[in-house]
Amino acid sequence: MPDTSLRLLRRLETGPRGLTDTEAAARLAEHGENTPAAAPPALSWPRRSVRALRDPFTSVLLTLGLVSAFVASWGTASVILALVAVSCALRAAGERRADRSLAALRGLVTGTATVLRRTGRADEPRAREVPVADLVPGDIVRLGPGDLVPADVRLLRARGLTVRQDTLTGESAPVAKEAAEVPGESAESHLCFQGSQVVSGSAGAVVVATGARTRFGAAQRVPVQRGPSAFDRSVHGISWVLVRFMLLTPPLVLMASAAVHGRVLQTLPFAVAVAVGLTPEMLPVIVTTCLARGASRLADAHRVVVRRLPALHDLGAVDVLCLDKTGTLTQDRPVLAAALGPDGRDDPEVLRWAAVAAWWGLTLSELPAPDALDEALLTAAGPVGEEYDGVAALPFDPAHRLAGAVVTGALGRHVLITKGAAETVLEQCDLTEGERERLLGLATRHAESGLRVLAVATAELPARTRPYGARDARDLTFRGLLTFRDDLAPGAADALRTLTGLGVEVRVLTGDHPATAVRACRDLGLTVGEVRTGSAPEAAGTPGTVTVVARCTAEDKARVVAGLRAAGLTVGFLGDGVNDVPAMLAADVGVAPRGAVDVARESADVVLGEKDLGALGHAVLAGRHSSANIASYLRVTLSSNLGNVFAMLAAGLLLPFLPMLPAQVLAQNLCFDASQLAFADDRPDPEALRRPTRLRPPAFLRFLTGFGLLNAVADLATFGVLTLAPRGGAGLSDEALFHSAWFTENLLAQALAMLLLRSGRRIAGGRPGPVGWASAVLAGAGLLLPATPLGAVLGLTALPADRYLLLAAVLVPYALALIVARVRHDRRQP
Ligand SMILES: Nc1ncnc2c1ncn2[C@@H]1O[C@H](COP(=O)(O)OP(=O)(O)OP(=O)(O)O)[C@@H](O)[C@H]1O
Ligand SMILES: [Mg+2]
Repeated sequence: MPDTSLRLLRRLETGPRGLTDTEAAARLAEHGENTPAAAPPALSWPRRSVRALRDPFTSVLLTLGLVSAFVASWGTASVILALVAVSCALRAAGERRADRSLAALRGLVTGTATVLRRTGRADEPRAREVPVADLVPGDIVRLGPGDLVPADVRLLRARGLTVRQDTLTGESAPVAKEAAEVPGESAESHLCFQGSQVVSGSAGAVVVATGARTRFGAAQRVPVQRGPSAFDRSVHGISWVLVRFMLLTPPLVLMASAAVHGRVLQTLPFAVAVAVGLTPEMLPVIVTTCLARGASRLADAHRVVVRRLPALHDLGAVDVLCLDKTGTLTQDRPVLAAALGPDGRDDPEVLRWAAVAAWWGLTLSELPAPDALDEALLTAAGPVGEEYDGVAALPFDPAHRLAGAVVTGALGRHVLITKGAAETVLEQCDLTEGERERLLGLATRHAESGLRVLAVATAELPARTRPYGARDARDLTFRGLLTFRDDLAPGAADALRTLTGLGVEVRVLTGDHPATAVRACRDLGLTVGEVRTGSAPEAAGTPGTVTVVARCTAEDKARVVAGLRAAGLTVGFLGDGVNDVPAMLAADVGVAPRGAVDVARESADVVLGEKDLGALGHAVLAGRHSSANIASYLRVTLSSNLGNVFAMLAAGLLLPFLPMLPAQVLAQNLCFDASQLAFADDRPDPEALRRPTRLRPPAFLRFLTGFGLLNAVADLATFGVLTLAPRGGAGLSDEALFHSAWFTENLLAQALAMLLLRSGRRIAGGRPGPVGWASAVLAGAGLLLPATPLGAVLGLTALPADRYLLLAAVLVPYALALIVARVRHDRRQP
């Protein structure tokens, strides 16, 4: 039988007045910090490296290593192992670096809790904000919309409380919770678990477990179910194409060799080496490094926290950015502008009624803090409410957009007050149709001047003890309208102009009145296109204009976002409130501004650290910068890899000996890999950053076939000239000469590809930059390595001068062909 709440409080040695500071400190020492399980401690080096082993390329490499060890090809096996080790270490280092520059901003994404504490035993309890880590069992906390439940708690009082617990159960619909004196045997509706998100209502609760002892603290959390984002679809798509491609190669090489020469076992190490050469094992490393560089630059220069690295790519790929109005485009610090009676003239009574409702709503539901509109009402009205007794609070109902309270009136009477969106309140009033139309028109006129509008209505009812609900709000007497001014967020106009300039379409999805939203957009200098409401949101959108969808509920916002994604667009969502969370999760990338509520920051992939929205443009550019570098790497690697497959297959068929020794293939691969790291530091052509950069697999595959074939032609031409060339000098075997010449040609061709296939239209010129230097080093290695002792170990030999001329005869036309193909390819791009 579960405890009654009184027994529970006694067992936890606490009471409704909360703990004293001394008690809390002692318990903190005893129970330890309440660090949520969602933020695991920084991974140690070995753990990170083991984690890095889990990507498909590394597993493929390891498998190939095992195959080589199995056929006792120890050299190949050890080079492969070295490759795996190097790529894991590089990757772990990249992630660690990004983590470190984010650690300083960690405070931006961790929240506080409202807790009742007393200075000493005799003092009055006061509600305070404390860091979530400082909570202890026995603490009395208050919960309101937008809060994350900070620990496992038992509800003592709750009003209209609904929480979303999808991080725990995967179930995303909000569930109702209530305080029960004697809860049922198995019921859990009186408990809230750490990590749940308060969607509506309010509660007072006692903390029963903290830290690792919370229900889900010890267990692995179910990650929030989100569909694959743009990044997942593109990079994973490309990776898997490659893995398949590469698994196919060794059997093909083997079969070709067996068919023509009848050697299978001798060819196996070579086939394995070719497969290794084809594995873009640096792909995960380069992707992570590019993203991590971008993220740490953003954190340092613009105080933007990227909580999920791939989100940076998605931000750069965003075609449509949806944002809410209140709290994002505006400051959400409304100030009362006017209180108007039904005749449209000033009437202070309206303000008094609304403030009474706000005061009792706040007091009876023990909200941690009033919402912005209630705060503005209470500030404008001064001390009110005490002249009545509060009977009931009607918590804010997000679906109908109203809130209210019931207070005692004349003897034996209760007064029910509601305030909320004009449409809904007028719907509940006892009015003629014509009168309703007139009042709606009045509300719209004020909204058109950019003001936020609330309608107020009351009803006198016979006193009763039965609880009040939404159904009691009908046949009300209309009292009037309240209008509020809400200043625009600093920098919002510039930020939006920048985004539009970057080719991002902007849409505003708001819970507010359409006219208020349209006016705010105009004041921000945006051209408003279509205006819709949440119940009929379909709109194609016109580039260059802002589409406004007003009167959206949280679900409407999510639906609009999902619709845009279904149409093939990459969608970002920027929002600050509880009503933005479902849309953030539905989007490819969710962004929260600085003042966002806890749950919004917790659900966002990217959190802005400054009030100014200007960082948004920088974040989008940083995303494009990283993506453009990843794209450069992919273009170069994929096309030269494809070229190599063709060449190796052809050589396997045509030559009486192996075209390259396994060790040589691997050494060449190591040189490629090392040089590709330079892409992480490349500065792409500004031209490439002007449009959303999404890595689209089909576009890559097209690029790859064209340029891969060109590369294969160059390789085949090399074979041609080498076979036709006069015999080498005394003591040089044909095989070693061939191997060395092809080795040099491959590295030089790769260096050319690095220079000429980068993202952006600039083909060369300017300062060399990291990629320029890396390709110079790569070319140098290709020219010099065969003549060194290391080259001799690999079975390479110095080339006679005429071979260089032959290689030049192949490579110069190859470079020219690359340039021509590149220019033509770019011209075909939109
Ligand atoms: N404290 C309140 N009391 C009564 N009505 C309210 C209160 N807060 C909001 N409303 C009404 O509910 C409407 C919708 O509020 P909601 O929080 O969904 O969106 P919003 O804050 O107006 O806009 P956005 O979605 O852009 O942040 C408001 O426009 C207002 O009419
Ligand atoms: Mg908002």
